[in-house]
Formats: sequence, structure tokens, C-alpha cells
Amino acid sequence: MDSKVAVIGGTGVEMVGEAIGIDTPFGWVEAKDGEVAGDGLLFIPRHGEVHLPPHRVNYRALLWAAKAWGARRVISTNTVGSMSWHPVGSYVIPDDFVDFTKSRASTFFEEEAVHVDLTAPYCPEVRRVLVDGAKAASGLVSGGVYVCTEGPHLESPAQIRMLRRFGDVVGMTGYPEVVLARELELCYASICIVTNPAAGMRKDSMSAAEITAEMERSSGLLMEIIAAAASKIPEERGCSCGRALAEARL
Ligand SMILES: CSC[C@H]1O[C@H](OP(=O)(O)O)[C@H](O)[C@@H]1O
Ligand code: HPA
Repeated sequence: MDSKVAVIGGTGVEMVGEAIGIDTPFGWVEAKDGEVAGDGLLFIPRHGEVHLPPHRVNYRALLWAAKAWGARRVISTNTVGSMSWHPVGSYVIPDDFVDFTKSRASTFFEEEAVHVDLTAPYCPEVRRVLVDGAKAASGLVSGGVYVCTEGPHLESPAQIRMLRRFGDVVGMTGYPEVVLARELELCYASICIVTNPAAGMRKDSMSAAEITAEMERSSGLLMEIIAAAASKIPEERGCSCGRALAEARL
């Protein structure tokens, strides 16, 4: 049965549950085994207990742990800056991404050439339940392109002027998660919460504390949306995520 769901929670997102540890070839992952609508739901705090910065998160371990636990679907929460019109507190469910990271391990396949298809980078079925859930809960939801920067510094106005030509929202954690999930044939989608206008999109400066405060303000409703969405994901997969490796080798 494919109904087990893992949630990779970003800044300011918490979930109650029994603390468990999952060992992976890439390291140990601390998680929480929660219960939502009768099915198991695994919560993995992306940044861990010490709040690792985005460029040091062990993304391969997180996705591996989700699959090892038995999840076939993964919902990610990401905080983003808006490079366009999105109001603070609104939701973006990305349908594509652009990567500007620099130092991240972005594949499980180091010894063989495996070229997964990313025509639909995010699982359409998981995206659908997130879009419906966010619309029902808040109405302020859109699709768009997630631009991932290396961080941990925030961007300069000149960087945002360049990056906004490529996408709609900017974050530091959406990549390589989305690609690693596809390599593990997991159905993955992200729900992003807009915490601020991106650099240069507003007159005054920004602070990490301000961004975190907005995330904490919004996290309760965000978790309600995720819990509702997780229980509505179809049991059987109608997407092709589960066959990602079938034709990925030369
Ligand atoms: C000042 S933003 C810091 C940090 O928080 C966000 O992470 P996440 O997407 O896991 O919530 C953002 O992307 C940065 O990594
Ligand atoms: N830039 C990068 N990552 C972010 C931002 C931002 O403006 N806001 C929240 N995460």
C-alpha cells in the first residue's frame, strides 16, 4: 500500500509524534512517527536539532530515511521570499525549479550514469492535494517556479533582479530534495510559505528573525493543510514517479 507519507519540515515547522531514529548510508536521521487519519505519517525536521544551515543539510539522508521508513509520498515545507506579487503568508506549490546551489550532493548515483526525467519535477498527484488543501484553507495559493540559492546569506537586490527572470520564489532548501526524491521513485511535492518580499522587492532590510517569526505564525495552518492533504492522497499511484528509474540508464 502506498499511503504512507513523510513530511520534511522546514524552518519553524514542528509535528508531535514518537521520536525515532533512522540509519541510512548517508548518516543518522532523527524523525517523529506521528499519526494522521489512521495512517502513519513520518515527520523529518530538515534542519535537525541544531538547525543546520541549508548548505549543510544532509538531503540524501533525509530522502533515504523517508523511503526506508516506508513512505512512497513526501510533502516538503519550504520558506521562501517572493520575487513577484505573492503576499506574505500566501502559499506557493511549485511546479518547477531552477538550481543555483553550489556545493550539494545532488544524486544517489555516483558510480553509474542514471539520468532521471524531470519533465514533471513535482508529483502532480501530491501537488493537486496540496493546492486543493491550501485553496480551501486560505485561498492565497499559486503555482510557480522555485529558485534555489546556496545560502546561507540572503540574496542581494542585484541577485534577485537576475533570479526573478528565472522564477517566482526564492529559497535555500528545495534543491536537491526534489531531484533526490525522483531518484528514489518517491512522489514529492513542496508547499512553500511566503515569509517576505525578496531582497530589493521592498525598501527596508530583512532579518532572519523576521522570516522565522512569519513562519512560526503560519506553521499551525500549514500543518493543518498538510495533514488534510496527506489523508487525501490517492492510495494507488496514477503518476509515473514510481517508474522514474525504468528508463533512466543508458
Ligand atoms: C532566513 S531563511 C533561513 C532558512 O529557512 C528556510 O529553510 P526552509 O526552506 O527549510 O524552511 C530558508 O530556505 C533558509 O534555508
Ligand atoms: N531568500 C532565500 N531563502 C528564503 C528567503 C529569501 O528571501 N525567505 C525565506 N527563505
